[in-house]
Amino acid sequence: MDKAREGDPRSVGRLVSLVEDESPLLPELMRALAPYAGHAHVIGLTGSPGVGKSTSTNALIGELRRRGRRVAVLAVDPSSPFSGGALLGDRIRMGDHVLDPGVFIRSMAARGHLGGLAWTTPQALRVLDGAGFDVVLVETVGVGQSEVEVAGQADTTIVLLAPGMGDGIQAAKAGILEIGDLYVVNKSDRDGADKVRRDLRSMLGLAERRDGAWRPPVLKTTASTGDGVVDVVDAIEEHGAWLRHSGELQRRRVRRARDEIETLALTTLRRRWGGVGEGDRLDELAAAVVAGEVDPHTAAAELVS
Ligand SMILES: Nc1nc2c(ncn2[C@@H]2O[C@H](COP(=O)(O)OP(=O)(O)OP(=O)(O)O)[C@@H](O)[C@H]2O)c(=O)[nH]1
Repeated sequence: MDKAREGDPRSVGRLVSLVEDESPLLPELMRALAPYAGHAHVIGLTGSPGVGKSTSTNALIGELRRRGRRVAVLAVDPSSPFSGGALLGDRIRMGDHVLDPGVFIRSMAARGHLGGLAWTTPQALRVLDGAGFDVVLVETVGVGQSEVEVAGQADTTIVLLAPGMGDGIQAAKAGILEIGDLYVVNKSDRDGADKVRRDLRSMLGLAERRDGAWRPPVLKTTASTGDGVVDVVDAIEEHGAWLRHSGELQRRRVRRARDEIETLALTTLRRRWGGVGEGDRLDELAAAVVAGEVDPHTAAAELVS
């Protein structure tokens, strides 16, 4: 724990494993970490496969390190039952930052039975925050709901797009226009980047925004050369400052803590009624409701009593 606080990668890694394995030691660990909460700027990075998430992460780490920040990357794979294969984190690890003690990179599978992503990600973020990282980048492998979910766990959400992927339509479909604090059109060395940027700007322009609200910038990068990455990190820092002085940081974090407590409370309840899934008390009550022996209100009251 002390070594993890100093950022020792092996110690931090072991603590993340406790989360991943749903260890019974977790409540104790979380108690020990509680006083250190709230330091890290949590950045969610999301985008369709192939837009350049790992390349961008690599470039972002580089720029953040130049600014003296300690950086952790948590690559969450909600689709895979176990970590392995060429997960995002592994690919980044193969990059430029392997030997840098100011960088910690970890892939995490949401393999547990307790509720996957919603259960594990916030606690892994607490570990990395408690370990004193200045910036924690969270990314998902996979698309759709999980991306929106991860965005909900971040202070700042970056949506990555690229030309030639029908991104305008994709963006609208995936509800991505609501979740981004920053939009980055990567692969701007390719044809069509300016069009993606224009389309996105006009779609975002249609959204109503209150006075003093954050207006998400739409930036351009070529992650493979590092072009534009300085502007992205500038925008991240501007958004961080806006979050703090607008009070939105507090609102977002309270909302997250609420979700976290609720998830843990539900887990506790589920454990109490005898586990999750077939043959538990819930199953028995459900059968009784179907048979007309009891009504659902009474069954629910019995379950939580
Ligand atoms: N031309 C060009 N290619 C890029 C750029 N950024 C990334 N690429 C390439 O795009 C491909 C995909 O990049 P990755 O970083 O692996 O993409 P990813 O989004 O992490 O991929 P998934 O994990 O599958 O979602 C790789 O071949 C990169 O070299 C860029 O700015 N310009």
